[in-house]
Amino acid sequence: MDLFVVNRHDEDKQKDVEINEEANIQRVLKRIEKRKAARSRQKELEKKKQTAIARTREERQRKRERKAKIVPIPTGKDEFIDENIKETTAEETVSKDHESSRKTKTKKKAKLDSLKVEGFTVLGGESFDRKAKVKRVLPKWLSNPTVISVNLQDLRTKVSSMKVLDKDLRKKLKANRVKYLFPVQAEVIPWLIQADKHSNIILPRDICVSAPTGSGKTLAFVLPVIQALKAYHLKRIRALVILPTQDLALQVFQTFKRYAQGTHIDISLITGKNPFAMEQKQLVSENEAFRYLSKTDILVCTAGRLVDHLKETKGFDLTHLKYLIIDEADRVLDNVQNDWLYHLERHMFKTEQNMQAAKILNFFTLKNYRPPQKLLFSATLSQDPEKLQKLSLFQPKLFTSIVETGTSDLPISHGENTGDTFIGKYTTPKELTERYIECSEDLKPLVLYEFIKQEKLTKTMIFTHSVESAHRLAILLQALFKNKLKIEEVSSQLEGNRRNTLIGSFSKGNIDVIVCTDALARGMDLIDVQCVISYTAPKYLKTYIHRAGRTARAGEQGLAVTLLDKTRLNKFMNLLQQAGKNALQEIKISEEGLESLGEQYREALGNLKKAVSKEEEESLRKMKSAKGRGKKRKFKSAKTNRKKKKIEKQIRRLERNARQLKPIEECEIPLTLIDNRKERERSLPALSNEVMQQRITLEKQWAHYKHKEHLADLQMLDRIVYSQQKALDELRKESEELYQEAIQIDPTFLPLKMEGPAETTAIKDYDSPDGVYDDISKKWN
Ligand SMILES: Nc1ncnc2c1ncn2[C@@H]1O[C@H](COP(=O)(O)OP(=O)(O)OP(=O)(O)O)[C@@H](O)[C@H]1O
Repeated sequence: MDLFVVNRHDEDKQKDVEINEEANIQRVLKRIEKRKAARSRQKELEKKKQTAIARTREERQRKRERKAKIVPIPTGKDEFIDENIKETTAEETVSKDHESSRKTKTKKKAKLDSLKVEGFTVLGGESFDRKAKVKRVLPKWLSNPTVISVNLQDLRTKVSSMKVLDKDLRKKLKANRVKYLFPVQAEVIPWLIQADKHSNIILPRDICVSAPTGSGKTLAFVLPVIQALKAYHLKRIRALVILPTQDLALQVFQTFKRYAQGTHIDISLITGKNPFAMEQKQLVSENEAFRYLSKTDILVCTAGRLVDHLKETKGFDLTHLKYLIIDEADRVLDNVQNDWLYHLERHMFKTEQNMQAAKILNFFTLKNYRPPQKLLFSATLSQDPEKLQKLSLFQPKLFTSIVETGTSDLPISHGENTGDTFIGKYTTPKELTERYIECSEDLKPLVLYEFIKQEKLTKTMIFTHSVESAHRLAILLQALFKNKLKIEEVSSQLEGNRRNTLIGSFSKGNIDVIVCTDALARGMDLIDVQCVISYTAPKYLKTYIHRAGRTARAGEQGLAVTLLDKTRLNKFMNLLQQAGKNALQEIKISEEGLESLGEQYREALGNLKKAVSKEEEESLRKMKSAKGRGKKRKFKSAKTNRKKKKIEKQIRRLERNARQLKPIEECEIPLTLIDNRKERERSLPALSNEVMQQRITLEKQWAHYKHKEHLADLQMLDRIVYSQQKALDELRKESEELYQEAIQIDPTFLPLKMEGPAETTAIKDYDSPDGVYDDISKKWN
């Protein structure tokens, strides 16, 4: 059956793919031809139209002139209607309809009002009254934030004048070529340092920071955390930073490392990139006196891996946490996977009492337990109070930037807000230029190629919706550009190291274009990205903001371009309106340029086809070999199972037999007490210790009296014991062989317990008076 499936896949699918690819090429080429023809047809049509319009105008003019000569005789209303008036516009008709429907509604309302009895409402009656709109009221802290400027061109806060920051940090900032603080840093850093200073008297408020991409949010929490932790010398995890992806966690870890260099502060990274045991060793050490000791002060992690350590790592202690930082907070909060928040809270608070204390803060609860200060950062922070409430924020404070387009619907307010709008919703950097290109789906690759060529773009990121499409687009562009540009694909399919190498090369400028998915859209700080192209239009505003945010970072200029087909245009513009953006300007790509690319495109498609079919063959081959292995394994395991069952059956039989050999202990009647020989034989299996004792007595009696009867009894007894012992030995041997066979198949197979006559020592030690029993005793030896 499997083979059948594989064969069918081989032939049919291959044919289908070939036909499809060929059909695609033909379709695109035909489309180009069609467009050419359509354009010339359109030109002709327009000419005709122009002449027709001119003719009608002349006609009308003539009519008017004729009418002016004739004096009309008023016979009825209609005759007064002028030719022009007759052509009632559609608008007028609509307004008339509207008017009449309004009148009917008023009539109906009057009728209903007449039916109304004072103090009663007619149930089921139609009411035309407008329902009062429910007014959305945001909590005061969300509607009245501290506003942060988005202007990175006119920086006013000099690092040297920021005296709240300690000297060492100011020095490090200068060493990293940071002379002025960005607005978000200038607002948040002093606030956090101040809050820490008074934290013994007043519990610091939690903060939420919403500022554009590339505005320097990372340093806004890295610097105050390092400064605060310098005061602690006992090693405990005091700051926990949670990020949504491994790449981002690594980036934040590196920033912490850079600014904590030369201090006693240790920072660890746990994201699942390294083996679990290795991460455990980084976190905790075991010690006889203190049992578990923390090895880190700041822990940077992803939510999923954090939960793993909360569950598995002994001595992993978060009860001394001073800061809980959630970067890209909206994304991390959306991640309900692993229920990370529940596990984290249970771990942080240790007891239910503490958990309650963290929620109801008062003088008494604070004496025992101090919850960590929570710092939330994002460029697209949730404005949903319910979502934020999940974190049980303590008297939260919002820092946010505002839309400064001037044409935005959103209010720009520095003072009291009316309370129904979140004023800082989704802002983008001022330096970002946004454009769109309209083109049909099948011409997209050519338009993209032409655009990159036309603008001479380098350091460009192209976003697609899936790993597969990123892969194909990268191959196609490589084929189109040949060696003129270095184009690479970066996706989650690549191994961690290869991904990092490619990202590094791109940052250094060794790669011109990377084609990627939204995995790289958030938070990645790639230096000097010139242009971001959304090859597939983003579905959500947040996705667009983060994609576009890979360029125009840290005050640099940047361009974000979205390729749209006609059907998506309106939807996309509506999305942008949510962020208070006006309709974007269009970049026109001349189609004449595209027409000359027909041959080149055909060739590139051919290359793509070859590359894809080669990959498919490769994966099919791998699949086949894996299947073959699977089959063999399956076959082997079926065979093994059968054998195992057979062995088990045999073992059960052996066990049954062994049980029938009744242990000697079970014998109830001493053999010698049974006079009748036949009777004694019937009781053959019934042997016991008592029998053995009896045997010893018999033996002594025989030795003493030399009575024949005693010897006969003794012989009989020994024969029984011997036969039983022999049978049991055989069973044991057989079962041992079976056992050896069984553990070859299943190593977990338990050894059998073959129990039989236990007490054979007396007989073994028995020295037969006349050598009659020598054979027997030899057997037992
Ligand atoms: N004061 C500053 N002066 C110059 N460069 C700065 C300053 N602060 C930060 N930067 C640089 O700006 C870049 C963007 O900073 P960062 O990654 O912190 O932005 P972000 O706001 O977190 O962006 P995103 O929302 O995309 O994650 C980084 O390369 C950083 O080194």
